[in-house]
Order: sequence, then C-alpha cells, then structure tokens
Amino acid sequence: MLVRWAWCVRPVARRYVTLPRRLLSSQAQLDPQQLSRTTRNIGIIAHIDAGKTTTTERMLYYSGYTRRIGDVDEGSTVTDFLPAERARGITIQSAAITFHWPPTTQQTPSQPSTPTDFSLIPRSSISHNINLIDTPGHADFTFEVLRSLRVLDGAVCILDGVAGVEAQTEKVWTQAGLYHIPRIIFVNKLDRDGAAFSRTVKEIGARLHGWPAVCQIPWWRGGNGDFVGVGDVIYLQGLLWQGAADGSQLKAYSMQELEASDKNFAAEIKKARVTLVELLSEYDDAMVELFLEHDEDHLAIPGTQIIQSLRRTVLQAPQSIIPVFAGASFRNIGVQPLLDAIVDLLPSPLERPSPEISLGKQTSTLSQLLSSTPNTKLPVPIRKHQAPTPLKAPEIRNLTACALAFKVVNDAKRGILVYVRVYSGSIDKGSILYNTNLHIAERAPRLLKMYANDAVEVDSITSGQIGVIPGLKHARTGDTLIVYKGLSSKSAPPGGLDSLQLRPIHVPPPVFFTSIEPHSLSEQKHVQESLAILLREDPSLHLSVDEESGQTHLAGMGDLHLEIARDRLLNDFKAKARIGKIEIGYRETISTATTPYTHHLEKMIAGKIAKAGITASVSPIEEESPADTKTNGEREAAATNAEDSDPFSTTYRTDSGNTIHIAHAPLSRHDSSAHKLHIPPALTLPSILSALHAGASASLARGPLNNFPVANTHIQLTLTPSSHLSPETTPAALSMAARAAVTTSLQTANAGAKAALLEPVMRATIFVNERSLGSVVQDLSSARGGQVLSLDSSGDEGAGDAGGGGAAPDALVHVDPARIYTPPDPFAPSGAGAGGVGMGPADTQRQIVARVPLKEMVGYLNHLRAITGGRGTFVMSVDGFEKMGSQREREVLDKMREFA
Ligand SMILES: Nc1nc2c(ncn2[C@@H]2O[C@H](COP(=O)(O)OP(=O)(O)OP(=O)(O)O)[C@@H](O)[C@H]2O)c(=O)[nH]1
Repeated sequence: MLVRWAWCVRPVARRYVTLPRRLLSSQAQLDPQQLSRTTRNIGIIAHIDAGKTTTTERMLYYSGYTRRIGDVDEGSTVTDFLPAERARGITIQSAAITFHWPPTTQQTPSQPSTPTDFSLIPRSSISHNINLIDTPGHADFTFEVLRSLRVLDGAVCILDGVAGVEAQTEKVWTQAGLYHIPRIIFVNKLDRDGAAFSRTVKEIGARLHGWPAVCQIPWWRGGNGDFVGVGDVIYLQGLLWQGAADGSQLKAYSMQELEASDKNFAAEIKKARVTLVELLSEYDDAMVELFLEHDEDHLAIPGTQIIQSLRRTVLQAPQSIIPVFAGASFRNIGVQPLLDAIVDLLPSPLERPSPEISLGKQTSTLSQLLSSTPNTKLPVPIRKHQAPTPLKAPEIRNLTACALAFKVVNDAKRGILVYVRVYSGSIDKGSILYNTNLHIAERAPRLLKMYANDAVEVDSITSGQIGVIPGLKHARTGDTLIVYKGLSSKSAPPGGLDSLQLRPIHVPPPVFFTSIEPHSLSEQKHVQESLAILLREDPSLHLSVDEESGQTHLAGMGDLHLEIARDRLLNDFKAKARIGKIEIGYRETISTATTPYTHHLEKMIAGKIAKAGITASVSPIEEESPADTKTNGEREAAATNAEDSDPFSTTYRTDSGNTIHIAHAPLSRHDSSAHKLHIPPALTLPSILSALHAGASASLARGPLNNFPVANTHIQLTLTPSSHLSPETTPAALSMAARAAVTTSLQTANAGAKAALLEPVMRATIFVNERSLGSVVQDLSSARGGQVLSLDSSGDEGAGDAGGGGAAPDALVHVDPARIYTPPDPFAPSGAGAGGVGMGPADTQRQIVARVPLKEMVGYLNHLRAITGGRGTFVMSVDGFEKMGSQREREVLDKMREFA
C-alpha cells in the first residue's frame, strides 16, 4: 500500500507544487502523429454561471500560461475578452486557447515518443497539448455552443453543486451526445452554502442518462465543515488543498493516515471504490479480469488500471458511464486533478471517428472520401442543377488539407482571426485555401497558435490541431476550407470537391430583430463594414436591407443576442448609428391565392437596356397542426430532399416555411446542350434559377400587410423562355422582374383577403419541483396562452426534448436513481435522503413541455424563478410561426403603431 501511495503522490507533488515557466513552442517539433496522440481538443459546457470561465482561468494559471488568476467578477479573465462579456460577467463568444498539461518543465519535457502502454503510468504523466474551448452557457448563444461542439473531441461538463443539473446543461449534454462526444463531469461550487454533491450525482443519472462513476468525493473538514479537498477514489487517497492561497499546493494523505485522522471519510472512499469497480465491471470485461486477478479485492486494483478502464468506457458510444469529479474552482480546489482526468480519460483526435461530410447532396465521412480508390465506390456529388460528375482518385489525392473555420474573431490588436480545426493533411503558411461555402480562394499569409493572451507563429497546422489564421478576408464561422494541390487563387477544385462541407449544421430562423440607421451618409460605409464583420463572426445573425425605407434590419436568436450585437457595434466598432428597439420578428402570410400575373421588365441597367419577364402567382400553405409540427431538423431534411423528381422544375424552401417553385419547361436540369435552343448565350440555367430565386426571396423579405417577412406561402414562378428571355436579358433583370412579379402578387392577395400576422411559437421545456408544478402549468396555459404538451418526471424518455431535436430514445441509457451510489450529503435537509431525485414527493423534479408564444416568454426566467422559489429553469427553441387570434393581432399592431 505504501508503495502504491508513494507512486500516486509523486506526480501530485511534482505537478502541483511549483508554478512552472511557460514554454510556448516546446511541442512544435513533434511529428504530426505524435502531436495528435498527445493532443486533447476539449470543450467546457454547462449552464450559465456554473463556473466555466472561473475553472478555465485556473487551468491557465496552473499550466503556467498566466501569472495571476483572472476573476470573472472583476472582469479580468483571459477567455471572456469582449468588453460586453467582461461588463456582464458572462461568456458570449467561445474562446479557444492552447496550453500544456502537465506543464512542460525541465522535469517533464514533452516526450520525443509516447509510451503505448499506460497500465503502469497514467497518460497525465506526459505533457499534453490541450486546445480548450470555453463555450457560452446562455440559451441565446446555444448556436455558438453547437458550432463549437463540432470541433471537439471531448468535453468537460461543469455543474453548479448547489443548482445541480440545469436545463441548459441537459440541452447541451444531449447535443454533445448526438455528436458522440465523450464527456466527464466536474461538480463545482462545493464550497457554497447548500452545496449538495449527492443530489447532483443522482440528477446526473436521472437527467443526463448515464451511470455516474464517482471518482472523487468531497472532503468537508470534520465531515460537515468547510470544503477543503477531495477523496480520490481512483488512487485511494485524500487530496487536501492547503498552504498557498492560489491552490498550487496540495497534500496527499494515504488511506492509513486518513484512517487515523478521519475514519468515516476513509471508509467512504473505500465504499466509493467498491462501487466504482463494480460499475466498471458491468461495462468493461477487462475490469472483471483485473478484479479476479486481484483476488476479488476492489481496493487492490491499481489506480492506473482503474483509469484505463474508465477511459475505455468513456470512449464507448453511446457513453453509459460518466466519470464525476468534485471541486470549487473559485476556492482553487479540484482543478489540477480535473486536468489530469482530461488527459487520462478523454480521447485524442486519432481516437475519434472521421467527421461527417457532404458532397452536394451525398453524405459520407472524410476518411471514406480520402481512402477512395478507383475500385471503391466514391461518393458522387450532385451539384444543384448539374449532372452528377464522379470524383476521380487523383482528384482526391490532390486534396491535401481539409479544415473547418469554427470561429471568427475581430481582435483589437491582430485584426480578424479565423480559428480552424484541421481534419486531414496540413495547412502550411502561404497555402491557398479554397472556401467551399463561398466558392472563393484566399491565401493564408500567417498561421498562429493562441496561448492565453499570446499568439505564437507556426509554420503549419496539422490534422487534429486547432490553430488561427490571421489576415483572411472572406472566411466566415462555419465555412469549410480545403487545400487542393496546384490550385491558383482564381480556380476551383475539380470533380465537385468545391461543394465539400464538413459537418454542416442548420441555423434556426431568427425571432428577434432591430433596425439600424447610420447617423449620416458618411457613416454608412463604416456601419456596413462593422456589420459585415459581426456577420462573419456569427452566422446566426441575419441582415436584411429594406430598399424602400433604406433601413437595415438585424435579426437574431434572442433579445440578449441582439443586445450584445448592438453593444459590439456601438462600443467595440464605434459605429455611429441609431439602433431601434429590439422587437419580436413577426411574420405575415397571405390568406388567398392569386391568378398568374406576368411582369415584363425593360430598364436601363448600368447604361444598357435590360429586358426580362416572368409569370408569378402566390397561394397560402396551410399551417400544420401543432401535433404534427416538424422539428427544425425534420424541416431541413425535407428541404434537402426537395430535389424535384421533375427535371423541368426546381423548388426552393425557405426558413419561414415558404416554397418557391420555378417551372422552366422546356429547360431540363440535366440536359444543358438543348438549352442553346432556348437560352441566350450569355445565360445558363443555374444563373437564371439563382436570379429568380434571389428576386423572389427579396420580395418575401417584406410582406404586404406590415412589412414583416412572409411565411407559409407558396410562390409559383413560370419561366417561358420564348417570351421571357431575350438577348438583352441579364440575371439582374430577371431578379428584378421576379421581385416585381411576386411583390405585385402578394399585394393582390392582400387586397383580396387581408393577410394575417404570424408569431413565433416556442417549444419550451421547463424543469420545476413537484410543489411548483401546478402554479407553473396554470401560469403557462392561462396567463401566457401556452399549450402544455406533456408532463413527465424528469428523467423520463421525454427528457430528450431538451436537446432541441432530441436523441433517439433507444440511444438513452435508462438509469434507476435508486441504484446510484452517492456519499452522504452533510448539508442536505434532514430526511431528504440523497436529495433531488430521491427527495420527498414535493421536491421531485418534473418536466413540462409546452408550446408558448415567444412574446410571453420574454423575461420569463425571472418570473419562473419567482414562482418556483428560484429552482425552476427552462430551455426553448423555435417551433414554428402561427397565426394569432384577431384580438391579439390587433394588440400587436396597435403597439407597433404606438412606436412607429
Ligand atoms: N462560491 C463559488 N463561486 C464560484 C465558483 N466558481 C465560480 N463561481 C462564481 O460563479 C459566478 C459565475 O462564474 P463563471 O466562471 O463566470 O461562470 P460561467 O459558467 O463561465 O458563466 P457564463 O460564461 O456566463 O456561462 C462568478 O461570480 C464566479 O465567481 C466556486 O467554485 N465557488
């Protein structure tokens, strides 16, 4: 035992006692495979205020990258770097930073070669390169979290030990599960009054659908005093943070010492170890063998073997076992062992499945694409309106790098920085990057790695790594960038590779908007440039220009989302503009169909006469009943599958449930040679369709009733080449003709029967105690006009709803809370048992799923908190747009007139 203890405490003492110096580029010389093996691309996910930023600050400090610990409340943290974040103490943009753990010191240099056997030494005894992404917790920024999830190989979920599992955590957890991202949990804030580790662990089992593997138990002085450290269930020791205020010194106590000083604590660590071994044995056969090898003594199995077993189970998909660690970052307790767990338990990029890609309408994985040979079946890209062109093996071999731009940041000192995750090959300094979303190429002049506040120049960013490209003019968040051998900045890669998309995601429709008006004409350029940067950073912001009033509208996911955009525009970019009130983005829809109307345009454009014609009609699309309302994902799938079986027509679907159907007989999408007979030489079918689509979309942006965007409307365009096209027809003229024809048709429909206003309706998942259930349901259904869809005990199958799309129920591990081990909670109310899930009936967690108009959900959190004694939380996502009753419509319109 003594030997084991000595072994275990050695790395503890070595790593945590001294604050090492920075060695910024110490891993630069490693070969790419080796670098990948010792890399962890990790995200931190959690509900707002759980302590993500506070924990990240400690990680940077202990790894030696900062010299003082930043404080969220003082606004001095490294990762919350936007003034708006610092002012509010919340994370808005996810930041990505690199550091080494354990720190690279002379005693622990980065290894020239990594051992392959970790049964005797843990991975965390070797310095690893950790790319850490701190993600925002506020529901308005969920999209930012989802975007970051795509580039993660593993995640640490931080829970507030007082609040337990909160709604946003559940939502992001479920999303991470859909991407099969291995996750571990850190129960934070155990120093706070009311901290309940055991209740939180039970909630993990019930609400996050996995068996909590308690790897540490909290150490409260004397069993019920201050929170001072943790009982390490893996290595069987007590870790006490003492001495230095910065938490850099901790002392390890052996079981013998603990038995002498704190018998109950020692007994609890042993009990936790027995449970841990039994739990692992259920999911890992190797653990059963180890158990037998060690004479069925749960305590005799070495800690390094427990770590190995935990790692194997964490990497299983779906993940059934969730390792749980304990601490209080603010008190500097628990962060160093958490860093060890990141290295020991979460996967390297080499251990992750190849990312999903799409090529035209086909999906595949990147490795399938790259390993394709002439004999294997290659994914066949079908670009819109073009005949399929099979990819040839040499074309694939020339694809030397593939990366995702997952974040764009406007850095005050360094300009625009594009954060990329490289998935294959290597981006080298000076490479030409082809952007498959924008279809343009641009050179990467320099490459950087971000270490806290420092940027270090590197020559290449290799597969599995996260790095930064400064100086790109076009790349936006979410764009796929590829390097193709021999490509010049003016050409495109062949064979459909120019449509290659890595992990495409769906952006939900915006539900709030505000207007922006530059103070003067001279300010207009700067305002527009600033808005363009905001949009490059955040594709969930939408911009539209109302040509009649000249007003620019900025739309977003939530009021806070737009508030932050407004602050950034005025304060960070110093744009001089008047920004209107943040308002709900209503939609309007027509109530009657029109007969076909033909618009012939004849106009001087850029000094030349331009002609075009088009026939349009519009008709309402019947609203789906709420019961069969599709999720956004389903709608997206429907849109993607919308490629018409008829080659003489093309259908586009928009976010707001509109369809634009273009009939173009006798022009077939597959037969370009026959087009010569019908189309003037300067035009192609794709350019015609794209111009008509653009014109109709512009018209849909401004409805006939109150200038709100049009929704649930079918647009029928009929192109008759003989009368609508002529040698003077240009795409711009076609677009203008389509816009005029659709606008006139919408106005005709509105004149026939008044168009109706639609409001965004949210699908809200609300978590409350049984005792508040009645009042919350009553408030939702009577005061807020909501429709309660289901009432479940939290942890029921329906919990997948919180994921906004939800995991398939059969993928969820069903956990019986009664079978979960937890150590006693010294501060739980008497008779409350393990708390939460196991508490008295009035405290049972309930989940309400309801459809509620967005208007009623503005500021709902404060109200919910008030009627649930502070315990209620909720998440919501857009479920659709619905007609309002006439009374409500009148109220909304009157209110608008008041502000007009
Ligand atoms: N008592 C106590 N307070 C903590 C602890 N960790 C964080 N806090 C406090 O909790 C508040 C929120 O911490 P943050 O680190 O900003 O939380 P976050 O999860 O990054 O929040 P968002 O970025 O807004 O999602 C701050 O006031 C912290 O000082 C802890 O371990 N104990």
